[in-house]
Formats: sequence, structure tokens, C-alpha cells
Amino acid sequence: MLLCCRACRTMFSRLWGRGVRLLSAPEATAATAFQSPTPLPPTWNPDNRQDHTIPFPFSGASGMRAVMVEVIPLNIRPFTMAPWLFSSSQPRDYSLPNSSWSSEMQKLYEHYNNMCEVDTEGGNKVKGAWRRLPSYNSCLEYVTGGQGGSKVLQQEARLFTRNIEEQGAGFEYVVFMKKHEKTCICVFQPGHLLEGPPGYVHGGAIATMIDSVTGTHATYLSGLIMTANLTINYRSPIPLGSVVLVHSSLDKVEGRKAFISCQVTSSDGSKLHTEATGLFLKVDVRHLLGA
Ligand SMILES: CCCCCCCCCC(=O)SCCNC(=O)CCNC(=O)[C@H](O)C(C)(C)COP(=O)(O)OP(=O)(O)OC[C@H]1O[C@@H](n2cnc3c(N)ncnc32)[C@H](O)[C@@H]1OP(=O)(O)O
Repeated sequence: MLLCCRACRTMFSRLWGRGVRLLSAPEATAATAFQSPTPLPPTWNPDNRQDHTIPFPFSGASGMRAVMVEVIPLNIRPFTMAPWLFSSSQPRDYSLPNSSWSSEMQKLYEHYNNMCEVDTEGGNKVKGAWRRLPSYNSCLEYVTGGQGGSKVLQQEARLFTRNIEEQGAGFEYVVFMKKHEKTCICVFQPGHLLEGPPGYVHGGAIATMIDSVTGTHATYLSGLIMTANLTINYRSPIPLGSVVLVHSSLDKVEGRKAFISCQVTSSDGSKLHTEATGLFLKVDVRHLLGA
């Protein structure tokens, strides 16, 4: 599906949370080459996204760009957002290593990354049990497309955990998802701006990471979700600048509800810092829009 007009966007908003994935530019190019029954509008040019800016009259927001989406009829659905919808360049993937990462953080990243699915030179994928989840600092705009009911989320909004510009000062983390066991693991290095008690991480920052990791996990499992309940027990303080693991596992799914449990441990797993349980409810995009 090419998001090029009001009808497509309306369809996209209806499919949101039911296995919709935005395609990357190379994927979109391949899809149009092999699957599109009709030629794409001349405005579609993945190599120069500035050229396919199109008017977006029904929301009042001009400059929306066309993107490709793919509907994936699987139980576990990727939920890759594409902030380049609003940008002429690829967004920064915050889950990739940077110079602030300690050697321990880097080592753990490589440990899990080496077990991920990889692309080979021939274009084939070598299956790995894990998948690194990319992480961006902004989400795309949601539209209802309904008459008079469209609402656009603030373009200036930024994901809470990714809005500290100084590398290493705030939340440095990467989430990996194990495909078949419905578990996620996050390697987390809390920076000095997350202080609570002297030298230790603030409980709210720990709660934020737990909500983010379990919420991301629930999103990949169920689509669009909201946290309904989070119960946290703090067992031992987390030193600032240390590296910890946030383990997330799906306990059960009951209708719209996903029950997830979580433990924050030292990097070798020997020390329990925090444990939590969360309830996530699958919601319709209209819930976010207050419709
Ligand atoms: C890819 C990037 C990912 C980034 C990840 C970031 C994740 C961050 C996630 C968040 O932080 S979300 C923000 C914090 N959460 C909120 O602001 C949610 C505010 N609450 C609501 O919007 C609604 O209350 C909610 C969507 C949670 C539920 O409203 P609904 O109208 O959809 O559900 P309803 O009240 O009809 O209840 C449905 C069922 O859930 C149960 N339920 C609802 N809230 C509950 C609760 N708090 N505790 C226990 N059960 C609850 C309720 O009893 C009922 O059970 P039964 O079906 O068995 O009768």
C-alpha cells in the first residue's frame, strides 16, 4: 500500500495495530518493482524523499510524504516506525552503539547482536534467534482520516527515553527480542542525569525503563497498546554508569490484555535489582485520539 492519498491514509489508520509495518526505502523500491500492479506516481522516489512531498489537505499539515506500508498477518508483528516520514534524511537509530558505551555495554551488545538475524552478501537472511529492535526518538503522526475528526500528534514530541542529546548522560539502551520464546532483553546503561539517591539511579527512571521495555515488548506482540498497570518492587539500588539487564517475558494473553513480567538484574544475572509486573491493553488508534 502506498500512503499517497486520503483513502490510503484512512486505510492505514484502520490497519494500525493489526500488523502494519512501514517499509524502508530499499524494501519499498523492491515492493514496487515486483508487486505494484500499476505504476507508482511520479512523486515516489525513495532516493530523494524531498521530491515526493505531497499536500495533506485534510489534516491541515502540509508536507506529509508518501511511504510504503506492508500488512503482516503474523502473531508477532514488527512495529517499526519511520520517522523519516518527516525528514529528508534517515533518522538516528539510538539502539546502535556510541562512544559513551562502556566496554561492558559494548560486549553485551555484541553478544546479543551476534545471535541476531543477519543479511548476507547474496541478499539472503541467516536466521538467528534474536532480533535487535531499532529505536527512534519520534513517532509518526496518526490520523483518523474521519470527517472533521482528524487529529495530528505534535511533531515536536519526542520519546521520553530518547530526548537527552548528550550521549551517555541519560538512557543508553538497546532492546533485543527473542522471536519464538516471546521474551525481550534490554542492555541498559543509566547515565549521570538519572540520579536519585547519591550515586544511584532514580526509581522513576528505573520505572521508565521497565515501562519502555515491557511496553515495547507488548507492542511487538499486540500492536498498539497502553500500560494499564505497573507494579514494581525495588530490591537493590542500581549504581549510575553501571550496566544492567532488563528481562521482559510474556506471561499470558487474555483477549486485549497482555500480562508481562520483568526483572532488572546485574549484567551477569547474579543480582536482582528490581522486579515488576505489567498489564498492557491493546487499544484502537481512536483511543489515543480521544474519539
Ligand atoms: C515502538 C515504541 C514503543 C514505545 C514503548 C513505550 C511504552 C509506554 C507505554 C505507556 O507508558 S502508556 C502511558 C501510560 N498509560 C496510560 O496513560 C493509560 C491510561 N489508561 C487508559 O487509557 C485506559 O484506562 C486503558 C486503555 C488502560 C483501559 O481502558 P479501556 O477502555 O480500553 O479498557 P476497560 O476500562 O474497558 O477495561 C478492559 C479490561 O481491562 C481491565 N483493566 C483496565 N484497566 C485496568 C487496570 N488498571 N488494572 C487492571 N485491569 C484493568 C478491566 O477491568 C477490563 O477487564 P475485563 O475485560 O476482564 O472486564
